[in-house]
Amino acid sequence: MGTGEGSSCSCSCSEEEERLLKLESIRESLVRQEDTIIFSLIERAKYPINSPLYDNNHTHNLPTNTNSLFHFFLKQSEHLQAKAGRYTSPEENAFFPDNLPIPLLPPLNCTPVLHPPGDSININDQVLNLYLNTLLPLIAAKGDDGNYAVTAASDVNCLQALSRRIHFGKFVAEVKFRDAPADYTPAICAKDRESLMKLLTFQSVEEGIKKRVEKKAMIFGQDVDLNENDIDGKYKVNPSVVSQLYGEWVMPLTKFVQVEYLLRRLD
Ligand SMILES: O=C(O)C(=O)C[C@]1(C(=O)O)C=C[C@@H](O)C=C1
Repeated sequence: MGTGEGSSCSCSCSEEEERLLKLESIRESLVRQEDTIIFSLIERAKYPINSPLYDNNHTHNLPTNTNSLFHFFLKQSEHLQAKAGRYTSPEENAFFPDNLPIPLLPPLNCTPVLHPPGDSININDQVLNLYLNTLLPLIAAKGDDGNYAVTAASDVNCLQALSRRIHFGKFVAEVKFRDAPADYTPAICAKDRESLMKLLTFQSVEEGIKKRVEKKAMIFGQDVDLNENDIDGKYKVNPSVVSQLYGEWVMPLTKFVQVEYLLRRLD
């Protein structure tokens, strides 16, 4: 399992395993993923909403059974990335997991870290719905500049970064379970979601994350002017929206994934 963002969490190759199956390492990866999420939101905010891209009653010349140009773009992107092996990693969850092509490359020969019944959890329907209907109107200005391809490409980056982060809950849950199986087992056996949620929640960690992502959004999203010492207080993405994103959606969904994973942990 990897701690850095570029490294694969799909498997832990030999002696790395012990070190990497640590809550601290997982949290470091979550911190690094904040950068990717915030930069991807900043990129998306360059374009207006461009609502025809998401219009299911489009007039675009799309294949039949395709909802919107964005739907088509995302599905085709996943198709291509599946061929390059993206979804062989349990860190990656497709938005359209059915009928993906088989990878062109052979799989890596590593020991899987996740417990198989939990590995298949996929809540990307919720992630997509949240992104399109709630987050996008908060980060993109109203309007239509016709730049649908670049807009869709930056949407895909945002969605993949958010999906990866939220589904990382599987790894967090696995590590927490391995660290304290006796704490989690009774609640798992009783299918007691509320107790599991209490066990895995660290309120002070969550408060720190909300503050940090807000600060990162301020630092990453300001204009850098060589002649000015003061920043003008304008940010490319509203820092409080980023904090809200984490507090209301990213962390709750990550915890939802953790609970779902733990409920399958003894299957
Ligand atoms: O760091 C943890 O312990 C996690 O479970 C991750 C996470 C998060 O999503 O960032 C979720 C729940 C905790 O309350 C704190 C943080």
